[in-house]
Amino acid sequence: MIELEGLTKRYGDKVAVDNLTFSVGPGLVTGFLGPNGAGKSTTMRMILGLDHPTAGDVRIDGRHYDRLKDPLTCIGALLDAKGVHGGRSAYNHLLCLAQSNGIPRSRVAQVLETVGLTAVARKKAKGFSLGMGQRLGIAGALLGDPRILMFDEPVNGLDPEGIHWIRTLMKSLAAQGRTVFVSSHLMSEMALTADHLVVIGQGRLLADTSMADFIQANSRSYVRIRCPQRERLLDVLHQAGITVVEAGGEALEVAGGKAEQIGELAARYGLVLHELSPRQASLEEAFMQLTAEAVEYHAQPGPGPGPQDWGAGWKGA
Ligand SMILES: Nc1ncnc2c1ncn2[C@@H]1O[C@H](COP(=O)(O)OP(=O)(O)OP(=O)(O)O)[C@@H](O)[C@H]1O
Repeated sequence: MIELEGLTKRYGDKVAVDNLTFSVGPGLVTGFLGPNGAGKSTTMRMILGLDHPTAGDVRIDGRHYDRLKDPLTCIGALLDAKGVHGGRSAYNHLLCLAQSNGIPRSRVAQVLETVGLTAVARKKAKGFSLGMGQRLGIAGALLGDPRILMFDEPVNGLDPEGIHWIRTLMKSLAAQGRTVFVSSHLMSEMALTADHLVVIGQGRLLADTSMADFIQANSRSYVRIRCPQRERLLDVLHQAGITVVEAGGEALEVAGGKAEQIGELAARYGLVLHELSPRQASLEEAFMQLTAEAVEYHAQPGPGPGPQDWGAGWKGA
């Protein structure tokens, strides 16, 4: 169990983490979501005692990190896969970690096997691909057989096979009753992995909810329609008591799964439809809406010339 209470971190004027209170429980994968710069890594660093909170408190199974005896046997973490001495072999890197935490040497071979690195155990880490580096970082997290595991953006830059492997691993660790806390800025990835969600934006807590509740509240279904006899269709739908909203351009939207009913009404009144498509708003859209106010780095069109003006200076050349 990880418990945060009023956890706050300021860097000068910048509030990176703002009064966060939530807990992460066992037996579940808890997704820690937020846009870039939301404060996820800073929060995780404070959990591990690598950064000191400006205010508030964080405890791991009731204790501060620096009070844990042999911390790797209590909480294992992957924060930065590049944090490995490149000149050391995978085996020696893990052996150093094991020896400094009272973990038996035999465990090194076990975790190398679990993450699929046995064949390259004696190779130097600097020659590892991104995916192999992630696997080595995960091996380090698993080394002490801890009850709590924490991963910061573990699938970043991985290929589909690597992503699938990490997803399956996290689920199996949670199924063994462990606490699994994993950060991401991708809702679509979390939807496939997490049982519970904690969402932050600009350091503040925006949601602390089960994945099932989040999906139920946010997976809006609707029907998109385009019809050249738009006004006639609006009248027909209105008479049938169906609420329609404008969706930009020529398109209309009707909430709920009423495609058949709309198609039949259009046919009855001889109306041509150019589009009648049942759709589902994605969880990524729901996440973007939830965090819209809190996104720090927007991609916005600048004040300069738009794309249509690019190259204008060459006119007549
Ligand atoms: N050492 C530091 N000094 C000053 N500001 C910092 C420091 N560390 C983090 N910040 C700022 O705190 C905010 C939160 O950063 P953090 O890295 O925790 O966010 P994040 O959610 O992990 O982002 P990302 O998804 O991009 O990794 C950012 O605005 C960042 O610039």
